[in-house]
Amino acid sequence: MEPRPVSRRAQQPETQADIDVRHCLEADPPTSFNMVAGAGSGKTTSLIKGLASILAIHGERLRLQRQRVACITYTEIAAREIWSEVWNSPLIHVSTIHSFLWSITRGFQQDIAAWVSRRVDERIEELQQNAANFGPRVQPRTRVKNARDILRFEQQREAVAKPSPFTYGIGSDYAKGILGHDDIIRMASQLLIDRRLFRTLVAQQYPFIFVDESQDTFPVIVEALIAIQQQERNRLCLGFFGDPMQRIYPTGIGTVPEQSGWRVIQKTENFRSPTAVLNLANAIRRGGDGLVQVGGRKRKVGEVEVPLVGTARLFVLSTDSHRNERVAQVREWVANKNNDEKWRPAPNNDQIKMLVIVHRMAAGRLGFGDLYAALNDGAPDKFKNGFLDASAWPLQPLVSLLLPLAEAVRDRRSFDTMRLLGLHSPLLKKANLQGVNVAERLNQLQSASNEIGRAMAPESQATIRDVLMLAKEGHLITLDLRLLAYLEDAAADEPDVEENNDEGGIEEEISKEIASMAAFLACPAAQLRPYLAYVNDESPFSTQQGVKGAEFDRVLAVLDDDEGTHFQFSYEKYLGLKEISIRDRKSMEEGLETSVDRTRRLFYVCCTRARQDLVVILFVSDPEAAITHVRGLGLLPDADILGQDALA
Ligand SMILES: Nc1ncnc2c1ncn2[C@@H]1O[C@H](COP(=O)(O)OP(=O)(O)OP(=O)(O)O)[C@@H](O)[C@H]1O
Repeated sequence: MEPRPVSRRAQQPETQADIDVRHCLEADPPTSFNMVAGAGSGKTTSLIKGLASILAIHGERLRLQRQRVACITYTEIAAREIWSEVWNSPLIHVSTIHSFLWSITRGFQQDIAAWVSRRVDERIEELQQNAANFGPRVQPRTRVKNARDILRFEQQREAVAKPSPFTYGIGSDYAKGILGHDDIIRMASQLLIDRRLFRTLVAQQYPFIFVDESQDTFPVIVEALIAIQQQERNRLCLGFFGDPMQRIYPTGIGTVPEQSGWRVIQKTENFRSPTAVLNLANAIRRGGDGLVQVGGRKRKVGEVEVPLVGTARLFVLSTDSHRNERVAQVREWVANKNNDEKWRPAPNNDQIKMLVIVHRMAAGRLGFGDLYAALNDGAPDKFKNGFLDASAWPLQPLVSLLLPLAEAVRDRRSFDTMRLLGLHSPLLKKANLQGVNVAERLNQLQSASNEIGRAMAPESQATIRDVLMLAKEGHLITLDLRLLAYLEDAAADEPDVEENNDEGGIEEEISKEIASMAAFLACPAAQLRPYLAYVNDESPFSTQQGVKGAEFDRVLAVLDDDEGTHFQFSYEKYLGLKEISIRDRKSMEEGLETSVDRTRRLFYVCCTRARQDLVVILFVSDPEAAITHVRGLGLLPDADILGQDALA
């Protein structure tokens, strides 16, 4: 018998959508569905209730047939949270998409080896194609890098011919039998789309698959899951939960395409937002998909539930060197106006969640200015995007292993040190331990780890290159081939012969990557800690991208395009205060999304985090004109759009 649920979410009152999900799950065969609903509508709550329903309806059968329910989340943190809310049931496998895909493919080593060998050929072909297409203005270093990459992959080709068990690691090095994050997505989706038997096996193992935050799921993964369901209609029930308006990452699908025989489940309620914020959220969506939510957060007066009104205000202030003082003035103003002490700064216990867009000012203030510049200024889009959530491949070994290892060593947490080494060091892999004096090996790794601890200490002068070289020489981790290429090829670090070249096309992409990597490897390693604290929401600021799924009583969102070099988002363009770019105009003509669409979604996610009070501060060069213009947009009542004069 399953223990009784103690989940907070599972105990929320049932909504019509929860009943609809249950009907889907009770049907014979169960009906696949797509739940689409706005922020704070309780999608995650419905997902948890859905999992509980599966256990109640099908638990016994699943146990007898040794089957499980798969629930795919966007982050590890979300996975842990959801699993704890379904009382850690062994029948439910909650994991990120990468872990899920690896769990279903890892047993198929021959297929993996065949895929890897095809992939190596594909990469060589791509690189050769690039070389053939290089124009006359290509930089010598771009050519050199390309030639060396071809050589490297040719060496890989020879090595992968020898069969070895493949594992899944941070970076990819096929010759050492390691696949990286990108490989898992490509390989698993291909196996699922191409191989009938593979689809059958997945459906047999997991007759129910739920996907949370479906809007940010890779399109190939959605396609692969749909392919399983179409083939195994009687055996697999798929459930997507998402909100296209909350898509943050450019790699997400947004809207899951409608399928015949599936049920679309909508939830019009909102349980999180006070009335003032709900009105703003609906107004933001008017410019997008027009979805309207009703209800809002309630509070109890005696036995009666009444709407919580809350506050939502926009301050439009001048972009100058006094921004910090202005933010402080706004907080003081709100503290007085709302008669709420919590709006006043409290250094160690700040009750305000401050949301900022990743930008140079925050980076400078928090001490990772060089790292920001390296992966943003003139960097390839993939680095700029991957900087937002630390997923860019150059950052991966540092944030996943080396920084946590350095901290564990410095804090003398030997259990954590050993756990991290056990997970990542090739020297501790079973195959490499035969006939070895284990105590000596552990000593060797401990001293290499100590060096990392020193090199990454806050006062250290070591660069990221120094740290990665130490990790490589100490065999602490198998580094991704792309990273190895930059560590080994000093030539690629040399500056361009002429700056501001306009090579165009693929040459330009490679050239950008080379320049960006040179700057990245030269960054002080000590900047990684404050950067990670920022991305992980440990600093007083949170990124507007990183707060998806979370909620806070008091939210202060700072909209500040000045110095923001991220082409993806522009509040001034979104609010119509600035002309859209040629790039955006072209996207519009081609029916593609623009920075206006992306910023609208980011703004929506930000504002809808507030459970009680929301303050938005918009910094612009001409606040007076901006106030007049923004009042015309109907996002907020005029009286709640304020300028500097209100603060006087
Ligand atoms: N049926 C319900 N009755 C009362 N409160 C609810 C109900 N469902 C959810 N809530 C509350 O509403 C808030 C939002 O719920 P949840 O996080 O599940 O929403 P969501 O749709 O996943 O949000 P988002 O899309 O913004 O991440 C939570 O505080 C949750 O406890």
